[in-house]
Amino acid sequence: MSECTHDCSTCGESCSERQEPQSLLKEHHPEAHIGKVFGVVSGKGGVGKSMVTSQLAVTMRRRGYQVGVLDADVTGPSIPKAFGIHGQAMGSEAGLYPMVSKTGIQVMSTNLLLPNETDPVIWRGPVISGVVQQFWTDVLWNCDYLFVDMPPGTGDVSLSVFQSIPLDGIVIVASPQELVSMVVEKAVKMAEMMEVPIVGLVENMSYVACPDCGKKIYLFGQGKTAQAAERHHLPVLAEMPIDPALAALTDAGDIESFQGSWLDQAADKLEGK
Ligand SMILES: Nc1ncnc2c1ncn2[C@@H]1O[C@H](COP(=O)(O)OP(=O)(O)OP(=O)(O)O)[C@@H](O)[C@H]1O
Repeated sequence: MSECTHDCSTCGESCSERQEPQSLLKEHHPEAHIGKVFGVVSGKGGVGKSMVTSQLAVTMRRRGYQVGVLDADVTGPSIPKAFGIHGQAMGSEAGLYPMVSKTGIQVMSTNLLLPNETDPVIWRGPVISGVVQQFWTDVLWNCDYLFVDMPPGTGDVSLSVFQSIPLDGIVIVASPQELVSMVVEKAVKMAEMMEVPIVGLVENMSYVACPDCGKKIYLFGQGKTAQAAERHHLPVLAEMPIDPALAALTDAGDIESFQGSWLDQAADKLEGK
C-alpha cells in the first residue's frame, strides 16, 4: 500500500480512513436566486442545441418568468450573438453580473469575458470546466428558469457540468440523421448514469415547410423521432423545421423576435404541466 494522501478519490484501498464518496455538486452564489435548472444537450455539434436553448429561454420569458442562459459551450459560444449581446460583463466584489437581453433574459458566456469576442478560447479541459463552474458559483443570477447550453457531446466539460451543477432535467436536441446513430444514445446514457431526469427529445431540422403551399417536406425521412423516442422511452417535445428566418434572426442577434409555437409543449413540461 502506497503512502496515504488522504484523497480517497485517487485510491482504491479499503482502509479505516476511507470516507463515503462526497457529492461534487456546487452551491450557487449565496445572493443568487435560481429556480429550476435545465441543461440542453446534444450528441454532437451543429444540430441546433444553442438554437433550442435560446428559443426555450424566449418561450419561458414570454410566459412571464425571469430567465437566464448559462452558456457552457465555452469554446463555441453562440448565445450572446443570438441575443445581440456584445461587450464585457461587469463584476464587483459581490460577484459577476450577467448581461441582459432586450427582453430581459440574463446571459453569461465566455464571449462576454474576452477582450475581443472573436478571440479563440484556447484553454485546456480543466480550465474550461472551472470557468463553467464559476458561471454557476460566482454569477448573481435572478431567475426562475436557468438554461445551461451544454458543450456538444459527452466529453469532460459535459461531465463536469453534470457533476457540479444540480440539474433538474435535460432536454436532448437531435437532428433526424443523428437520431438513427449512436450519439443520441450516448447522451441518453450519460444522463442516466448521472441520474439526471430527461425531460424529452427535441428533433431539430425535421422538415422544411414549402413557402407556397405550407406542405412539410421531410428531407431526411419521417418518423425517426418517434422510433428513437420509443427506443429510449423518451417523450417527443417538439419537431422543429429548418426555417431560414430562424437562421437570419440568429445572425441578426434578434432571436427574441422568433415566431412559432414549436416549443410550447416543451415549455408546458418545464412548468410541470
Ligand atoms: N431549425 C433551424 N432552422 C434554421 N437554421 C437553424 C436551425 N437550427 C439551427 N440553425 C442554424 O444552424 C447553425 C447551428 O446551430 P446551433 O449553433 O444552434 O447548433 P449547436 O448544436 O449549438 O452547435 P455547437 O454545439 O457546435 O455550438 C446556426 O447557424 C443556427 O442558426
